[in-house]
Amino acid sequence: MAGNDTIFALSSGNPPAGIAVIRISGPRAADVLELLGGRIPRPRRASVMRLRDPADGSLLDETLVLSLPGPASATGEDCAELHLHGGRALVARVQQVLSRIDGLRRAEPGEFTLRAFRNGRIDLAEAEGLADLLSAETELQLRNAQALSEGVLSQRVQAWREELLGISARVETAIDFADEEDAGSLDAGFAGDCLQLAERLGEWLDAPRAEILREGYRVAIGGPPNAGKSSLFNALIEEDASIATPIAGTTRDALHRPVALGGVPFLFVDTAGLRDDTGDVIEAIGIQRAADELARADLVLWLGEPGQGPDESWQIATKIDIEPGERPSADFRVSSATGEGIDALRTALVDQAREAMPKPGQIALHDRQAGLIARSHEALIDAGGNHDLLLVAEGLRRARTAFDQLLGRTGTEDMLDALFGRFCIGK
Ligand SMILES: Nc1nc2c(ncn2[C@@H]2O[C@H](COP(=O)(O)OP(=O)(O)OP(=O)(O)O)[C@@H](O)[C@H]2O)c(=O)[nH]1
Ligand SMILES: [K+]
Ligand SMILES: [Mg+2]
Repeated sequence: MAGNDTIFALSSGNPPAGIAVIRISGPRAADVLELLGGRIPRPRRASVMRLRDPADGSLLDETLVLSLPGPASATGEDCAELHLHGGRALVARVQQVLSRIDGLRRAEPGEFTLRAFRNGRIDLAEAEGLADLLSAETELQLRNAQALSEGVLSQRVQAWREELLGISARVETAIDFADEEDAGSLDAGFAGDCLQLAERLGEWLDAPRAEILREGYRVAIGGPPNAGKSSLFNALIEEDASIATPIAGTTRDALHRPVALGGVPFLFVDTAGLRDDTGDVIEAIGIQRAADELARADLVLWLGEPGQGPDESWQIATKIDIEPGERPSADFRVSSATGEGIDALRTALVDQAREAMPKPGQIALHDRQAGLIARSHEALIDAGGNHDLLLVAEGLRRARTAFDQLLGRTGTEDMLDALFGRFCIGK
């Protein structure tokens, strides 16, 4: 991703659509408007312009355009937007014309946001929230993503960082006053201030992680062949996704379906029936996968003999329409054929999953963010418990480095590709 090119991309959804927005960012953004429209419109005002192909003067579109000079733009660079009519041929043609202009090229996925980050328009924690925002499909995901992308965490970290600088200054002063006879000492309240700050960091580590929000609460369905696992899977997700037949060993591979229930993200997993005596190589692999899935799930719905499922699984009696007396001690009694009991099971699943999700007011941190807060937390506790001034200063420095990494001010190059690769083209 070369930094000085002017980049462009279709930032709205795939055509055909009512409008197609092409965003342009970089030093030639204003030139593009002049080349195509004959003038640079007033900044930040919607103007209508006739855009022409500079090669032959032919009309491209009569359209709304915006000139958004940097640094007060989304990327921090000069930007422009073309709000074209959203037809496929038109959008393709305008992009072709743009790519022929010197210094212009198509943007990579996430490149606009990467530039915003590089130019200090957003920090790394906000960029992570923005990536979540674009992929949010449920209310819970949306709420968390908005909090992160609006900088709720970043502002908190900045405030902690300020406080930390104040604490560090006290150590530096003590070090300055130390001499050969006197090792120097810290003021009485010092340790308490370190521990108090650590405690406030610790509160943020209590919330569940953003990964469970992103991936969903994993519910795996397990049990012996023909127990009715795939039928239950289909009934729960209300889609005929998994093949269910009277032949034992129908399901081979594990099947995953993300679904939102009651505003909570779930990942349902159907698995191969567990049995010891299969002579089928493919089925044997499926059984291994099934065991892995059951071990990995947040919750297992167990359709086999009571007590033989994984710990903490829910015992389900299914096929109650034809086997009403089976498994009298089951937690739930359902029929995938008639739908009886399915709603009650679904409601219980939503209640259970909600417990694992962030509560209102809590913010789910990414593993990366939580790891760095944990590092600061630990360094502050170390500093608060130490009397050697140089070691205290070192602990506080570690805490500050972790804050800086959290905000992307330092030491984060290696994770940028992974993060910005999560964005779509045009963002
Ligand atoms: N009447 C009735 N039949 C059911 C019910 N659930 C499943 N079945 C039938 O039981 C048979 C096995 O169902 P599946 O859903 O394929 O069972 P499975 O556990 O996924 O089987 P494998 O993938 O082979 O391990 C099929 O013929 C289903 O139609 C139910 O609630 N009521
Ligand atoms: K089956
Ligand atoms: Mg099956």
